[in-house]
Amino acid sequence: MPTPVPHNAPSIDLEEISSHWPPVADFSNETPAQRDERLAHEREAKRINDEIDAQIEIEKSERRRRRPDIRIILLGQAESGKSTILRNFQLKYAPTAFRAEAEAWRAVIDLNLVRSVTFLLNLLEESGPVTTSTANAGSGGGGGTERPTSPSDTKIMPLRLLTDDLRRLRVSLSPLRNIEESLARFISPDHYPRRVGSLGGKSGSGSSSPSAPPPTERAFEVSVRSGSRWKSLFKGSGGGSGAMSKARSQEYEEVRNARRVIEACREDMVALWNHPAVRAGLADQSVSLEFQSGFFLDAVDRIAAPGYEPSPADILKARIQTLGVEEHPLRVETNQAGGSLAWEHGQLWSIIDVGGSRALRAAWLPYFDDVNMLLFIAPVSAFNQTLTEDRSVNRLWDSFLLWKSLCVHKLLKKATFVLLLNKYDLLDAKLQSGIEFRDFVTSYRDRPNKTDDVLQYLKGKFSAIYQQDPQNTLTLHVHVTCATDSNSTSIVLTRIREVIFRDNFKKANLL
Ligand SMILES: Nc1nc2c(ncn2[C@@H]2O[C@H](COP(=O)(O)OP(=O)(O)OP(=O)(O)O)[C@@H](O)[C@H]2O)c(=O)[nH]1
Ligand SMILES: [Mg+2]
Repeated sequence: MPTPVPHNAPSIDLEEISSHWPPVADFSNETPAQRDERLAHEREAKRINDEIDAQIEIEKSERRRRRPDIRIILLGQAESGKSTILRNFQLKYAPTAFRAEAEAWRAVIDLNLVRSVTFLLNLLEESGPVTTSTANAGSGGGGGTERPTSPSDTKIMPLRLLTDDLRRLRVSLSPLRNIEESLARFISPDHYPRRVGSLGGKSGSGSSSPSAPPPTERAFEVSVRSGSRWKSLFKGSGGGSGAMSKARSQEYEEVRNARRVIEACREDMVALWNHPAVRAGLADQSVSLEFQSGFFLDAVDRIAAPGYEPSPADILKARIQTLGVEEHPLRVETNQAGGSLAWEHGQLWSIIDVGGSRALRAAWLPYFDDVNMLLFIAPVSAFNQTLTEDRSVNRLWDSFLLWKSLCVHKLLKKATFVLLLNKYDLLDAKLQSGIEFRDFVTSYRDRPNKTDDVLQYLKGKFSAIYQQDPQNTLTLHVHVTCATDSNSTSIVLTRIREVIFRDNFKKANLL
């Protein structure tokens, strides 16, 4: 049973949602100087807007040239599950392409695992509180955090008494700190430039102090940029160095070394995770790694075994943050198990995946106007969490505001809206562990603290917002999902595919 998460996110009142958007401006008390300044800002904003419009036009005509049959955009806040839903689409409709990427995903899973272990190693430090991140702990993954104690990080109190076996584990697992760096640099070279004196192919040799915490300037989240080549780097990399630059093949070699170190540390990682003092230390500080993205410690024995191949379920659980906007072409494969319909064989879909944190949302706009379907992913388990980018904002509240802004967006009026109430498994685990939904959503009042009731309530609130705009004449489709479960998600994707089919034929006046 997962440990309860502390009650720290600000509470919200969903009855108020209508009055918060759009904001009403009041200029009545403005001085002439303030007015001039505002108008100058508005002129500058208009200039930027015009530039963006011109750029949108260029991108639009470029996209028209290579137009896919169906365009689907995945939207939602960071860590809501957009990329995981994308991977479900790939697994179901283009399984061969999905399987071909397994080796690349192993590096991400290794990184997620190693980050959890280095987080635990911080509990074994003897020099006082360690600044780290709870989101870091499970994931390298943090659109949200469970227990913010300061704007950007969390202090973890090391254990007070270290037994000899824990001291030994601290030493034996210390090479993993370097491994973490190699893997992060390989997956995201833009974010983790090679540092002077770094491993240079000798991963695990412990060239830096064994107990040194990871450099503080590093972001805890590993990210991939749009157009990033990280997956393709694994293709053909085993065969020879011809296709790869010398620097990249050296990094590839580091990843292989990293794998060897992980395999060598397997038993000690199991021992650390199962150590009663470590579990007690986490529980004392109400840290629930099980709720974190990219949590693989419970499967460490399997994942660190020699010859490990990631399963589809592992790939769906892996966490890597998306930066910017990525367009993923998906050629629907024929004759697969579960069979595609004849009409869609060989169809080209374009699935647009975006980075969801607030600073990245402005980049979504150019992709709005010719999408057939908008899939909005709302993580329903986030009711007691805050945004990483603004710790004063409840994540569920942010989801509602975002949804509201999309429901009234004029460029999206022709798109079919599908709402996925995602992460219901985590919602269920939180409610079962005794966390009260009403403590965070005051408008929920005295309804039962049961998963089905909460989902029904949220569905009603989201649907009401969609229906508030009279221009939203198309049906809103709502599904409850657990995107890490490919079987249940597959059923939802079949329904979504039927909607695409119907809407497409309707538009072509065939139905
Ligand atoms: N338990 C659980 N985990 C989920 C579910 N959906 C997604 N996740 C996990 O949540 C983490 C974040 O998911 P992503 O798909 O990376 O989130 P995202 O919306 O793409 O985030 P950004 O790229 O930062 O915008 C991953 O580790 C997923 O495996 C779910 O329904 N249940
Ligand atoms: Mg993503």
